[in-house]
Amino acid sequence: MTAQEMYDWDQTAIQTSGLSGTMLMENAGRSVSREVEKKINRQQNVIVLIGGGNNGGDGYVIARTLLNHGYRVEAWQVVPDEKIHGDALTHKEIFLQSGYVVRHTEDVSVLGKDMQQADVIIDCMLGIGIKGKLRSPISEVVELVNEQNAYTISIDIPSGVPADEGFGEFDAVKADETVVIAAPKMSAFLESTSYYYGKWTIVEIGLPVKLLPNPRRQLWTKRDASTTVPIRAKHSHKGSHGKGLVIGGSYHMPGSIAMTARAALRSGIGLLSIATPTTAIPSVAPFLQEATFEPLPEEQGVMMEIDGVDWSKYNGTAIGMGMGREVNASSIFQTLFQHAKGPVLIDADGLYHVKDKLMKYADRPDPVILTPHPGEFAHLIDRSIPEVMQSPFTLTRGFAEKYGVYVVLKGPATIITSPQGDQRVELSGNAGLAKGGSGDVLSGVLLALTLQSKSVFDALANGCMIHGLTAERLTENHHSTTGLLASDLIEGLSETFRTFSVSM
Ligand SMILES: NC(=O)C1=CN([C@@H]2O[C@H](COP(=O)(O)OP(=O)(O)OC[C@H]3O[C@@H](n4cnc5c(N)ncnc54)[C@H](OP(=O)(O)O)[C@@H]3O)[C@@H](O)[C@H]2O)[C@@H](O)CC1
Ligand SMILES: [K+]
Repeated sequence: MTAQEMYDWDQTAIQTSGLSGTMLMENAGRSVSREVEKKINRQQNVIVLIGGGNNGGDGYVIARTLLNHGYRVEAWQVVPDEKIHGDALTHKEIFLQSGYVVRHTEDVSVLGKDMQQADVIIDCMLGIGIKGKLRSPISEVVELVNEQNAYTISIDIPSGVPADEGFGEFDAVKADETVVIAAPKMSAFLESTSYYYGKWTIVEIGLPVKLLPNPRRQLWTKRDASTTVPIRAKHSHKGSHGKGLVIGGSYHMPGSIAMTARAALRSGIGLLSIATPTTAIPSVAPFLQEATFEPLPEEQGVMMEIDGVDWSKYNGTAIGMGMGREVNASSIFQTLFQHAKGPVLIDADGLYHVKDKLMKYADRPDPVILTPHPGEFAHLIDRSIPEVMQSPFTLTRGFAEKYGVYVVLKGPATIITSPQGDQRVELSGNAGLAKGGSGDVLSGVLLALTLQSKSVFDALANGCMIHGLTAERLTENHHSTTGLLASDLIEGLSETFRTFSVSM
């Protein structure tokens, strides 16, 4: 969610349901404390850092709850008294009237000495209300926190990190972990900001779910996948699981299309054919006993046209992997969009070629799916990679709606956007995937699932999850993130599908 969506939810809840701001703050502080207590013990010195807004208000509830439960806690208010008002002031008063002491000083070095004795720092200085660059004294305190060895737990957001996307430079607490209130904010998913969160968990604070504003953004979970990953019916035949065509490859680059094709087969596609230059077939075929071929005319090992393909045989196509940049792209994509039936997935070199051509195909009745990494997406929209990384939600939504396509923006947090602008975030995977070939594997998984699922949107989210979970499982067992190869991933898919009880 964005900060504004959080405020709207909060306000609607207060105006409609009878819940008050102080009740929600009490709930937030107590839910957070329950989570924090799993990580700390009563011998440790805990410091709670309290700022001037409602994030600080949460801090007063957390400090009181932990003290009531017998923990060793010091509550440090890091802003002057006149900054504390509203619900936060109410909870400060409850804290004081419970017999507890608030510490504050104008001199940050006094706090610094105290912090050196701390085993745990709980950061409640700034939440979603942060604006602009950090101001003194919080800027100094943030610096101090980052110098300590103490285990740092931030509440809602690491203080200093903006809640939303679109921000450039900032200073912030580098948390070991973050306990997020009610719903994750956009910055938990961006590469430049997610690092500050450490590991994060979400706590529920009693906001009425029925009053939730619809942000049209959703975190895709295993529970979502378990009800939507296609189950193979007992009496199905190969035709019921899709007849896919993969177009790509060249004499010099036969590997990527072989990986896409093999991943599609390992993901349950019924039949698969490969359209590739004739001279590439001998290199591709040994990996794919189950596939058939559409040999393409070529020049110097690169495909020239795809006119000879028998389109009636296929109900879904993936194009781009290893096809090269020197092909006659206008003619190839013209033919493709004129004749291909069912979903068309475009990846790798295909994305390079399709730039500026998409408007022409915007009214295609069947789905078009683009699967760029940030560099490819930046090229598609004529922006820089940092710009894409800073505002991936807005930029992919705008693009998907404009061209009527699905976009799968790949990364540690993969963002999947539908042509209507609905978005899903998928977080599985690890650094083992940051290698050549893993994108080719993903394309194969996505093509196969798209042809077996009722919903393209579900298929894309599930495909990303299965791809990522496979990397996680393989690196837990035999492999390392260093040594994991894209081809290992393909062979690992089968076992991941088992965990979704797909009766293949
Ligand atoms: N339903 C919910 O969502 C619920 C949300 N809850 C909690 O409320 C939090 C949001 O609270 P919020 O709106 O009061 O904002 P918050 O993050 O405390 O920041 C405001 C303070 O920061 C200061 N400040 C700003 N910029 C600054 C800067 N650059 N450098 C230095 N200071 C700066 C600003 O100072 P001022 O500008 O006023 O001088 C003001 O004092 C949310 O994250 C969650 O924890 C729960 O309690 C319950 C339900
Ligand atoms: K915080």
